[in-house]
Amino acid sequence: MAAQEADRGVDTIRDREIGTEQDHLDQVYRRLEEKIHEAEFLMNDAAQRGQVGTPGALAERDAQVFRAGIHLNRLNNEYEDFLFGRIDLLHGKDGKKGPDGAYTSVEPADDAVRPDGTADIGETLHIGRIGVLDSDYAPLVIDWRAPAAAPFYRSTPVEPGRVVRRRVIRSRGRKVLGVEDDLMRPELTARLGGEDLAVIGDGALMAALGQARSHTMRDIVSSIQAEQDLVIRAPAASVTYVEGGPGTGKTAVALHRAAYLLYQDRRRYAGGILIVSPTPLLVAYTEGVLPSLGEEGQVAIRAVGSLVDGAEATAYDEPAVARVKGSSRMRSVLRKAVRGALELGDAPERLRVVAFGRRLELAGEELTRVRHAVLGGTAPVNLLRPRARKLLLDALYAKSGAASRHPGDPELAAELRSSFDEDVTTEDSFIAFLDAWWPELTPRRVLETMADEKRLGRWARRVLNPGEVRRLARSLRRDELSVHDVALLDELQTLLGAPARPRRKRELDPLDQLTGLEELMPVREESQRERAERLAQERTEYAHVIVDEAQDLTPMQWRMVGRRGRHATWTVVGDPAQSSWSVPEEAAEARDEALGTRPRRRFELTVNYRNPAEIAELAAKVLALAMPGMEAPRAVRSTGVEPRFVAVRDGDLAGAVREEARRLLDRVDGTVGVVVAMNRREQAARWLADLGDRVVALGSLEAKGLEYDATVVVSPAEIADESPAGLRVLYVALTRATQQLTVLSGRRDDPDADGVPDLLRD
Ligand SMILES: Nc1ncnc2c1ncn2[C@@H]1O[C@H](COP(=O)(O)OP(=O)(O)OP(=O)(O)O)[C@@H](O)[C@H]1O
Repeated sequence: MAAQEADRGVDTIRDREIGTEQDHLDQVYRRLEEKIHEAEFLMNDAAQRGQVGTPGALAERDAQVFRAGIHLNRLNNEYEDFLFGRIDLLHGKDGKKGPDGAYTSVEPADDAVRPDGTADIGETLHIGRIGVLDSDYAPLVIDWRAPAAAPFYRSTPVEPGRVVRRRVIRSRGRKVLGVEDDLMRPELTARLGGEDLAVIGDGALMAALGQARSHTMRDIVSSIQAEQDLVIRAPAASVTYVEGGPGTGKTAVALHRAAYLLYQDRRRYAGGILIVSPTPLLVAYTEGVLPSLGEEGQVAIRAVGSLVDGAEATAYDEPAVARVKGSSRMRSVLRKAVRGALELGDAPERLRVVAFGRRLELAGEELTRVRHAVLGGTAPVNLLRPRARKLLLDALYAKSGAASRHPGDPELAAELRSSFDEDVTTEDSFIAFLDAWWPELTPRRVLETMADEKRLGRWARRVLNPGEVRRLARSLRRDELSVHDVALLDELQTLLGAPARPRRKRELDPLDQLTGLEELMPVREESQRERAERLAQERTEYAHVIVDEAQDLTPMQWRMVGRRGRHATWTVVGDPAQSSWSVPEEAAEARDEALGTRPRRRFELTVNYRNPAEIAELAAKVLALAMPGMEAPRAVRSTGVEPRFVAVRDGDLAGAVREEARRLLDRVDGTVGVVVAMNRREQAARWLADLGDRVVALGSLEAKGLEYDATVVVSPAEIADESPAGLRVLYVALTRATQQLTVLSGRRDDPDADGVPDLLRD
């Protein structure tokens, strides 16, 4: 009875607090509506002025329409659920206010807390996805990336600063649904407007972590933790280098950092931010997060197999082939291949021209000598063509005997030579010869020529062993490009130089495209993805490069990514324990080359927000085998549900997988991932085809970075044996679930009586 009354008491306080936040939200919406009216007025006004047809008026109109459109677009996008936080702060040390209208002091004033432990709240700030000022320029909402919002994320009970209470507000549309509070200074009796500060709920983090997962990632703006916030707001001048185990929020932090950097220095990052992600699946999972953070498309999220325009590779090579293609040994093979490819095909054996009335011919040895002299230059091969042309002319001229005709008169000699050159170079036979003898090579063409084993063997002599040559040539005979081929194409592009194509049209200035109000629509409706893709096509280098799952990049991939950030600042996030690349030292060298000499700031993330303790504990057994001595991150919650083990003894693996997937679909609200060894992924997709779209089959390498409410890991031994880095790949597979995990074992796993496979026993 007493407990019920107490509950009711809490409910009334909760209702009152929700009411307070509702009042604030109402006020914010009124202000937003005013601003939308202002924007609409601007647009109408601009459109009317457009009827005056002078060039000056036109330009002015376009600029106004454009800005008003962006403004309106932004407000509409952010209309949903954009106010999410509040902090109540003590009076600050000085009375200075920043540009956002909030007091800037981080530390409380000396007399903020009275000797009897009471204190008054000196400032209350609401935090949201964009900043909103009221008509007197007082902050109604502070943008989450503004300096004044930092204490919302940074404050902890150990280092509270001025924050007394941090509140996360949940709202949908215009309605406040709930509040969750954390007290940062529980020892204080703080008063606000003459009343004690109320505390509701047990924190927003736990509420967020317990939610069901969907196929796209959510933003974490309302519950970023202090150690994560340090990374998100780290200064960009140096390389921000972040390591942390599975589920510590590396991907989430990387994405929020992109949004923060854009907010903080929009002009600088107009040059674009590139986020390199390991798989298209992870791109699809994460790319929805950024627009919800309020960005406008300066960010391109690309899978490592899609970094080269025109190539969209998703196929994986078998580990032994991947290992060759990823190795920096490929550099010298490709260098030889580029030169070798010039001599293939139907290169003519002789050059015949008529000049000064004489027949001239170059053939055999003579041509070989010219070719070697040209290749003595250091420029990319396609750019050596003018040099080839020049040296051919030299050789022909020498043959013509004309060189010795005017020994004493250099001017006349030069004239003679120039008319000789003109004679020869306008001849069709010369042009045709040059085209065939020094063809313009494309990266794809060179890669194709490497598919011939004999030829490749020549180019790879003393670099690759015969087994490697055979496997590499065989893999290149397939039509489909693999993820690792893309880095080779990029390297080849550099060795070849850009072919002399007509220059691309400059990107149209959005202002140029606008001619009236109606035409604002296409600009407004261009999605983040389309815009990012359009900009990315124009762009070869970026202002900031973020590498997710950096432990997986091969040396050749580091070179490819490095080329896109030669003048960039960097954020690199990864976990060595999850690396599927088997020669980490070689990759580290290539990485260091890509990152250059900029100073590095290292950060570590230590808390696992994804896996419940029961699953984290099981995964730690594999970590101990894969990376002895490496510490697993600490799990923050526990579900009481232990991982389940099922041994498939009758050989019906398909049946067992289906049954387990069905069972888990019944037990969780969100998604179920079934992780199998790479060579089973198509088979597994067929097994699960009719179970609906909440369940997905994944090859072990595709599971990188993703998460599901529940997972089925099929045959740990198969996954571990598939590659030299197999145990680390298994560690990835075992750390994907937010709630439940089933491990299915076959005979190869040697399960014990309880179905626990050999690899996961104590
Ligand atoms: N501060 C936070 N508040 C709420 N959820 C969080 C927070 N930090 C991380 N998460 C959640 O934890 C999960 C794991 O985050 P994320 O995928 O970024 O981890 P990761 O370190 O990249 O993991 P992995 O190395 O396994 O790919 C995500 O669902 C993410 O939304």
